[in-house]
Amino acid sequence: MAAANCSFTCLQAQRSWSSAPRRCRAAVVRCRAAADSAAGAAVQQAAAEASAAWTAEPAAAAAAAEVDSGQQHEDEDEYLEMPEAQHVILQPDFLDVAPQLRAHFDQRVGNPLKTTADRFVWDHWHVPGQYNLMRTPADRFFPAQLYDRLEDALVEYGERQLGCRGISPIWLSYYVHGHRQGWHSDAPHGPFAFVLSLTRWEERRFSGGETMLLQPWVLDYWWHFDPARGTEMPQLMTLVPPHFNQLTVFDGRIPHAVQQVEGTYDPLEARIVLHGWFTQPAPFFAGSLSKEAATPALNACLDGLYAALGVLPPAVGIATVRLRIAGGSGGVADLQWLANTLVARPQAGEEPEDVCGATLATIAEHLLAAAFPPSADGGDTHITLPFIFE
Ligand SMILES: O=C(O)CCC(=O)C(=O)O
Ligand SMILES: [Fe+2]
Repeated sequence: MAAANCSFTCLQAQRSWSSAPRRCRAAVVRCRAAADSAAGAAVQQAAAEASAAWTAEPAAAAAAAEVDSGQQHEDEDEYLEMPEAQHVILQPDFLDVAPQLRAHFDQRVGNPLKTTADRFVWDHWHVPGQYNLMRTPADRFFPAQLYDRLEDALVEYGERQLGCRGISPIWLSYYVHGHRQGWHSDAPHGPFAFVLSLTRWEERRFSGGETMLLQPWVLDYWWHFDPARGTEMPQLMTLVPPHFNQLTVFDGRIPHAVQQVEGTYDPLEARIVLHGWFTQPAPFFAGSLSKEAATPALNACLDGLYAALGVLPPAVGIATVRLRIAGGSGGVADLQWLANTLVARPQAGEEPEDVCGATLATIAEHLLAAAFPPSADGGDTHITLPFIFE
């Protein structure tokens, strides 16, 4: 299921944090809200309204940078605007065969009086105080053709939108009365977790079943502590309802849980989800330049970039950008942020937004200056590039 490894030197920035932080001025790149699409305007407005961008439709996870038209900005106050971290991305109507997957579940689980072998595939996963649900490997539950459609769609999404070349084995789980996942985080599994829902959410007869994530400010609780303010569930956590065929992609480092389901014992009425992790962050190439043709120019650019990142204060997370390389000139015609979960480490001692902004700006600045060879057929190339900070 996982794609082959890429021959890149390294996309893991090697960093030493001894030097003073560097601030990035807007002399080279300027940022605008997501490119030319109708969604772009909505994104821009949403970005202006949201003080902390926490959940996002896929388009809202993107912002694009363009090469400054030569005008030099001497004003010291003019710094780059970079996209805020997005720890949850929602992708509605993800998979065309979701209804068939659900129909297969219904057919296989539906008749409780049937005793054929295909019914006996479920593990009651019970870790006291932590997990309580029914699960089975999806590749053994669904017919191969249907399963392949699911896996292909997830792998393609990971490659193009997140810069992840692989996925973990996919679980199929259902939750009836009393089932839940307690609070946990999944940092080692991969940079992003996913949940694709087969739940008939609008028609449900149970309560609970939402994915719950701690709000970012809770993770920095004492920095924001206000003795005059009380907090309750809505301030402490984000609830993501698993609408049918919605792909929820989230930063698995964030403590999260599944709200206990109450009100049905019937698997056909259950919360039903396919879930796993996007893995193996690595560059992905599409278009006229082959990976081999583009790699030397990219590596040359990355050498300078890593040196520049090495003197910035520390951040952790992943930032994924997509470059459009103009076929004729080999120049970078467009840079689009696809995903960004960067968080400043507290020991950075700087304003968190400044730390993450400087990191993103440095990436953009170097990538926009990269010089690729022109393509043989004159066509453009798209490169999806994940940067991991640990
Ligand atoms: O089902 C969900 O909403 C979350 C699943 C999850 O967190 C996990 O499987 O680790
Ligand atoms: Fe999880």
